[in-house]
Amino acid sequence: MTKKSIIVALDYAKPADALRFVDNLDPSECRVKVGKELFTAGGPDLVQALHARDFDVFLDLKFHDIPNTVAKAVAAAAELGVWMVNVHASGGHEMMTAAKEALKPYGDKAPLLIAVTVLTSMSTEQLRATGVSRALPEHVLALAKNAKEAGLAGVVCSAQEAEILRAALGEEFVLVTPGIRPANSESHDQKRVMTPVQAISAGVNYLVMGRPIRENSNPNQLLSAINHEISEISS
Ligand SMILES: O=C(O)c1cc(=O)[nH]c(=O)n1[C@@H]1O[C@H](COP(=O)(O)O)[C@@H](O)[C@H]1O
Repeated sequence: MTKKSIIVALDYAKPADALRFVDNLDPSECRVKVGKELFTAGGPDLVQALHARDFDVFLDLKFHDIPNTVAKAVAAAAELGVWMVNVHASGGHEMMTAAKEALKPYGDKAPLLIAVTVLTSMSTEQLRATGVSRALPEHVLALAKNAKEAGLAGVVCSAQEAEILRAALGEEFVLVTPGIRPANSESHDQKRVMTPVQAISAGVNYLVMGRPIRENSNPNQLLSAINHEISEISS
């Protein structure tokens, strides 16, 4: 099991609020994720401020564009020194290969490059409405196989698909799963959810958690408790 497997989603509108929140978090207990809202507001300065506080940053901008544009965007993320960056697997093989190639000059310092499969907010019915007729887990698996063939390190998926992907794609393939909810907590808009222990047991490497941590009155205590639970099952 990977150490520091919780990635806290910093879904804030204002950089100052994000920094106030992380100033109460321990960077040895978690990594952080900067998504579209916060990056649009805070840009590279905010990422640098998080690096200065010793946080590993997952830049979650889910790039999806023509190959050349995505390659340039991924290289810009590497210049920022982020730990992880993502693209949409539905952008196709050529787009993912171009992104992978763009990271070659960065060698060991390149961010982990992963691909989003099917968003955790999507249900089978919603997927079908987009024109995809195969079953949701089958579609996730096909997208994840494409990502692996393009040389990507792993995928973002729901923990509910983790066992299938782990079995099909091997031990080294990185599985990052949002839609993680501690037992008895609210699902919000997430449709395909699991608890941290269930997800790790299913073979997940990194758990993305936003609202359950941000809205908790003692985020550090909750992080320690989850890390403890996870270490118990993985030891
Ligand atoms: O790529 C992501 O991080 C992501 C993919 C996905 O399929 N589902 C998903 O919820 N996310 C992100 O994970 C975070 C989940 O936040 P909470 O639902 O508040 O725990 C949000 O920042 C989402 O943008």
